[in-house]
Amino acid sequence: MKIFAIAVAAYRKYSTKSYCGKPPNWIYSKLRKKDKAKESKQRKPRIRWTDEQNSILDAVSQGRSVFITGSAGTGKTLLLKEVIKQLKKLCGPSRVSVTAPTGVAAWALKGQTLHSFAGIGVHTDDPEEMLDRVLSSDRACKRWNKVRALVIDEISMIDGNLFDSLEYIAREVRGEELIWGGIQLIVSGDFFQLPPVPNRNFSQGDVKFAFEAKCWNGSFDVQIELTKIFRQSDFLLIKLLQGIRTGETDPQDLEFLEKSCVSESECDPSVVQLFPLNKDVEKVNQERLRSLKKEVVVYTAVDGGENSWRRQLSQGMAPNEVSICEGARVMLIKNLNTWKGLVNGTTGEVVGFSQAEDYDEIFPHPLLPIVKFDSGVTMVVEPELWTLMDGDEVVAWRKQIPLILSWALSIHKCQGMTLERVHTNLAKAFGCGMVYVALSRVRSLEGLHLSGFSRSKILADPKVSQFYRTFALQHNNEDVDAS
Ligand SMILES: Nc1ncnc2c1ncn2[C@@H]1O[C@H](COP(=O)(O)OP(=O)(O)OP(=O)(O)O)[C@@H](O)[C@H]1O
Repeated sequence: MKIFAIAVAAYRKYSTKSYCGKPPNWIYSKLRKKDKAKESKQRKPRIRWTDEQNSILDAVSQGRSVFITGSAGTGKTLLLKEVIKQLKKLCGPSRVSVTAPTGVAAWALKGQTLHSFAGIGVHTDDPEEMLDRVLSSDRACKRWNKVRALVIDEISMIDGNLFDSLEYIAREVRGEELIWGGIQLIVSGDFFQLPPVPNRNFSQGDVKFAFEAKCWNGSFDVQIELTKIFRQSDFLLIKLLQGIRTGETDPQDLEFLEKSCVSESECDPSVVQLFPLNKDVEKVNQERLRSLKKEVVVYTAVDGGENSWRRQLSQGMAPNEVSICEGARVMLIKNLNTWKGLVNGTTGEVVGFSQAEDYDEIFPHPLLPIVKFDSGVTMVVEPELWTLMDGDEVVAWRKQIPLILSWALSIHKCQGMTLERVHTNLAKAFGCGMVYVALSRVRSLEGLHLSGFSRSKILADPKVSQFYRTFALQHNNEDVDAS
């Protein structure tokens, strides 16, 4: 009887879907041990950095502020991961803050959104108002005062006025006149990709890019463009994508691209479909799920940590709910085993469910999905942990099955991903950079299927084109050591 009572109490304690406040330390140590054990089983392939990539690593290790740019697939994100490792060794993990404008991009680097780091609340056009909000939060002030190196990825999506305001806030909070209050700044992104989302509260007309900020040039000691493209190796595809990136396409290349267009009915159902709008993504995924007419298993995320941070968890890669059934097309949203190619973006099909062998105290779901990945590997997918860090402190976490339905994805969500095969429907593409982001995900033309494409959808912002023309004159071939 006593054993039964203990079992019921344990079930009640651990079957809750949410943990308020700071979770007890044993949860973290247990989760970390599990994750470490998993990581140590994986052998990571060695990366040979190019001279350009090495020059960035050198500049960072010398304490310089660096802007890293380059076309899609030049290794900006991979390099940033190494930069972050290096910075954490140099400055100490708690003094390095890793940020990005969206939850998805931030999760990719195990960072946080720029807004949550900055503690500015709702973005307004008044830097004083945002400064007041920061000054009224002890925690935000502590973050600004503690940080020695600030990493910002996907800079193309950050508004120029916000960039200036943050620089001002950094100086004011730190009481330091040096630009950015003396913080080492590492910024990365490609301005030809997705632009800032206009803020309906105050944006009128044109978006303002970060490179238009008053403090932009003074913010960096070194600005480098990576030129070697790794994602694609086919010369024709690289040439085509470069043309689309800058809006200066060769008509012959476009004819070739148009030949890749397929009608909706010809589309291979196993290929990931990319759409400009979320509602189309949702519609396709739900329709396909229903059409399988199988019993749907629902996984609800288990969250923990401080309330003020938990809101951000749902902006990340792991959804609140994952609904799947046998036959569902799914995509991994976390690296499980780099060596076996089971990385973020890998697709496959749910072939069944197995009884969970070990009782998971935090995620007590009895069934785990069995996925056959397109590479041929079949495995039982276990729940994974995502943590939200403030410096080196875990402030919130989410446990969830690392899968999403992948018959369809949004183009915004896939910025940064490498996908083997894609069918992109560009009929509703809008704004600059969208066609480029969608098409540059694939490694080869064989992996690309296109519908709803028209040449008028290829748009590059003239301000961005001008920025890169000037950039090439000022910074390319710049001697990093001389700056
Ligand atoms: N030095 C390198 N050696 C081998 N592969 C590399 C190297 N650098 C990057 N890559 C590979 O190139 C691919 C693209 O890298 P990554 O996603 O970092 O590019 P990116 O510039 O961030 O692209 P995007 O702008 O689309 O987000 C990845 O598969 C990555 O592993």
